[in-house]
Amino acid sequence: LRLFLVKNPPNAPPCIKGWIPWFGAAFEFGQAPLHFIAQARARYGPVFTVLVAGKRLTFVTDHEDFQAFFMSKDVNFEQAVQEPVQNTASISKESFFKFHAASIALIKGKLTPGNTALLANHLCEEFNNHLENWGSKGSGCLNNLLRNVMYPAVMSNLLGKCNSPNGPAAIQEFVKRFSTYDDGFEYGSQLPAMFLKEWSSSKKWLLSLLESMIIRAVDIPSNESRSETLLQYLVTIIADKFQPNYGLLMLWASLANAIPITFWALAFILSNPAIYKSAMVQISSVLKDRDKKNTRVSLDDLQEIPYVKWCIMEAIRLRAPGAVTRRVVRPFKLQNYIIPSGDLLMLSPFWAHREPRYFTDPEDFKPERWEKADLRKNGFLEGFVAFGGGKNQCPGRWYAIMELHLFVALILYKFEFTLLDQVPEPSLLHLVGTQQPDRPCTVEYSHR
Ligand code: HEM
Repeated sequence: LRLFLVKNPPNAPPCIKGWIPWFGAAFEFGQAPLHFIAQARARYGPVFTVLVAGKRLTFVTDHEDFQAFFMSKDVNFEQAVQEPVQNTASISKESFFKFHAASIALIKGKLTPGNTALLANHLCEEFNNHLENWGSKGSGCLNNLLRNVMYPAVMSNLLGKCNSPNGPAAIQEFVKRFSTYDDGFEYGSQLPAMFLKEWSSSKKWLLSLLESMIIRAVDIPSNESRSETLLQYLVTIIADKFQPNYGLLMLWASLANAIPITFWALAFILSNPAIYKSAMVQISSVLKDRDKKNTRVSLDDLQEIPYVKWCIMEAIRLRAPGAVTRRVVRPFKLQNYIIPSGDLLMLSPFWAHREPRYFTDPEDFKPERWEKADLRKNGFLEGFVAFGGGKNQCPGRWYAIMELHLFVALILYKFEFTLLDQVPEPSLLHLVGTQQPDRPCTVEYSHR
């Protein structure tokens, strides 16, 4: 790592720039930002600043400082994400500061553990319907197979049946557009649209899709729908022309992190015979004689299948988001440093979960470590920060955990899988969101 320190405000943490002056740290940072964080920490200590493309990113890597990161009034979430939100969803600054807090309060209120439970039966039906389209046997890239089932099912559940892509061609088109948007999300959040043509056109396509979804959602007489959807609630909060734009952000947040985690959870389970066996013992004993086509799985059933939930939590731990961020709005004291206003503060859940003081054998997939967490009472393990923290903690976390627990139990009950490739590595290219696999992973499946 050829880096050098640069001039810095007094008492600020060490500030690093790359060895090629005109690239700055962006060079190495852009190649594999996750590796870069670990190397810089080893060399410069637990708090350091990286100068990338004129921006100061200050990393906070000690668990002891996480409470301050999440709770301090000297740092702010909205100030950190406003610009990326403007670039990725074209929401004006004024609209964002006016409606962001209310829209998040709404999502949080609609996705409490209790309200999430009301969505579970319908979600299970949707998963069944889409999984049945796989036929009795076949093969394919696991990530694609999952996207084709989970995207439309979750959209039907959160945005309404009329707003879920209908039929194989529509699903395929949506998966293609959404994947392009998601893959470029991080670069799109930083760069002007003219550098990212394909990405911009997917974004436009998605925005016009959301526009027509909102028209449909508003048109449905309330007695025709199961109950109001999250999208219908959201449009009542946003009183300006950016309704589809907030809709797109919500859609992205609900699909982008959870579905790669399903991939990892299944890949870890299937590649590990002892773990696969333990999961199947619980699944089969609880679901034993259920219909294999339209398999009903209730939340009470899931309570009796805790091992699968541990697998989900362990997959989230190991493939957690590369970074969460806050803006320093007043000089922020941390350890012996004063971090200047304007810095972007970064905390990496991915690396935090590799701290052996909190997670022994941190690189190993060990579902049993979750036995200690009080998951029934919605407690996590100490040191687990995959959903962020403080008042901006992920409002979709209870939904995500229910969705993944339900899906993995269901798919393993209905189908038998064989992995034809080795489990991929995480790509380490992205800081935003959970990790993506670095190559395809082919599986063969047959309906039980
Ligand atoms: C395993 C799956 C998921 C992970 C790991 C995850 C993680 C996160 C993280 C780290 C944040 C930022 C928190 C912070 O800065 O403190 C976040 C924000 C958010 N998440 Fe999730 N999330 C997941 C699933 C979901 C789902 C399923 C939904 C919706 C149904 C959702 C909706 C949101 C929203 C709307 C925000 C923005 C909050 C704000 O603007 O204040 N997430 N998520």
